[in-house]
Amino acid sequence: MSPPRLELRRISKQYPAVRANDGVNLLVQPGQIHAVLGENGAGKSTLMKIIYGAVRPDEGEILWNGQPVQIGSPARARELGISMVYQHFSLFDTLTAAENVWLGLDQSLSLAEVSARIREVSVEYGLEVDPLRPVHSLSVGERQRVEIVRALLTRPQLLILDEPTSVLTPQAVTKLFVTLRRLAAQGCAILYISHKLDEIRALCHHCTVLRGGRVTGEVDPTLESNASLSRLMIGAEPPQLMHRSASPGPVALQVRGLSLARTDPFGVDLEGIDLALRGGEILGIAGVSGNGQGALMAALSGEDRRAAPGSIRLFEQDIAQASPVHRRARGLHFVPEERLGRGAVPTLSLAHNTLLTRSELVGPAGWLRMAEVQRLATDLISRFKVKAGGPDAVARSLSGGNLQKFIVGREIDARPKLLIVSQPTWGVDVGAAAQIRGELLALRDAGCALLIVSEELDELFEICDRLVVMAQGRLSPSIATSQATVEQIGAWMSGLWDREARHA
Ligand SMILES: Nc1ncnc2c1ncn2[C@@H]1O[C@H](COP(=O)(O)OP(=O)(O)OP(=O)(O)O)[C@@H](O)[C@H]1O
Repeated sequence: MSPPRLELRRISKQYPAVRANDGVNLLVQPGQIHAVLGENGAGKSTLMKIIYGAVRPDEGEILWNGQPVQIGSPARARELGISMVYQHFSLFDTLTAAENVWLGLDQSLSLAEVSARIREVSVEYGLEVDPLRPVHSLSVGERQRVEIVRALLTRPQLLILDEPTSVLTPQAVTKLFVTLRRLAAQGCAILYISHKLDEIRALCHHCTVLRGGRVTGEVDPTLESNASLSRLMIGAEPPQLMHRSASPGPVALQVRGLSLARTDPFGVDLEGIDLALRGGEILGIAGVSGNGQGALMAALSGEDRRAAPGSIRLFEQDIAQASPVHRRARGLHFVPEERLGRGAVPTLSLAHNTLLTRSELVGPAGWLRMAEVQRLATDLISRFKVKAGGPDAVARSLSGGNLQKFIVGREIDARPKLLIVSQPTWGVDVGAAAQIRGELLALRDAGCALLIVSEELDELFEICDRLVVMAQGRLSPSIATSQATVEQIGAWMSGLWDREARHA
């Protein structure tokens, strides 16, 4: 019998505030799709980084195809045939997709050869990527495809995917699964991290559960239910959402005839966007990312201030060209989809990160009320169950899901009158996702207007009162969630609502 592709023996890693991995054993067979499941901060990413040579374990042994190895760097991992798609993107914004891939390939091929290989792999696996596009012009979903193509180009024997579907649409996920099953059938082993229990049950052959850095269970996920996986992972089933019907108040946000030319050649023009959102209701924007959602968010948040006067009104006041600070002062809070970089400054402490959007903590003459800042950060950590060393922990030391909980929590806690959130539960575990959705509903019930952009239709159906679809820079009419079907919203995603409206 051939040896396991990968064997970990008693791997441990201590960080100053936490033992991220504690005596972890793991066996991955060739051709196996192996899930690693665990709540936010359980130690999954740390373990994957150890396998990929990006983090050194303090203790333990790694066997690769039966042989003990030291994986001192990602370059060494790639030499062995290990590829990894990170949870946080590791692409350079100013370079093209091809240049980024080329940089990760140890430069044995020319850039033109790399572009050609990208096209081949994109076609082979149905992952559309234009090698010449600069990364800054790509949506997060498109960036993820670049990362996956980059990993596949090396023809790996072990592919590590850290939450690869968090920003993919259901159709894209289906395509990715076809790709992964084909790779596995060719003998490639796959380590698959996801918080989406349905996916793990549908895709994976085996599942190792981590809790507090230790292995707490190994199961065949096809024999489990979402509830049993959830119990293994967090010791409980996620709480059910209490959903009362909305009682909409006055109009909070009114967008009329908003048209904006794209700012980069690969973007999308916004064309005549109309929408009205009232206090006490949640409006969801569904759609494949890259269809103008980013441009609309930039216009609403004030990052892009080219909107024609009068085209965006907040409580009847024209804010089309107002600064983000001015909008915030009027009650508009915003959670961007990129949590590192835009949502938080990675090198600053959580306490300092609260200051980014909580200017009430800055006193006259710019003095910081540091005691209050610390207290607020501490409160957010406990209210949103953020696993972190404390208010002084730097943002980048948090696990992905924990940082997301902190950023969303910071904006929910600001008592906004209008909250705009992109991908609210990106990367958070089922327990935390239920909590965040519950908090968003509670805000709505307190009269806040919420606009939620998400590629996860299930999530939109769960929390929104009305839905609109964005496609090719245009927005569909809104439909009450109770009257919408997944099929109809899916069809609208390709811009087909006009035809239906004409027939109506
Ligand atoms: N560079 C670091 N410095 C300090 N602590 C760290 C560092 N990297 C990770 N940690 C801590 O180690 C623990 C495990 O983090 P890890 O990212 O492995 O969790 P995870 O299971 O991948 O979580 P998530 O589902 O949120 O991505 C967390 O408590 C985290 O704060």
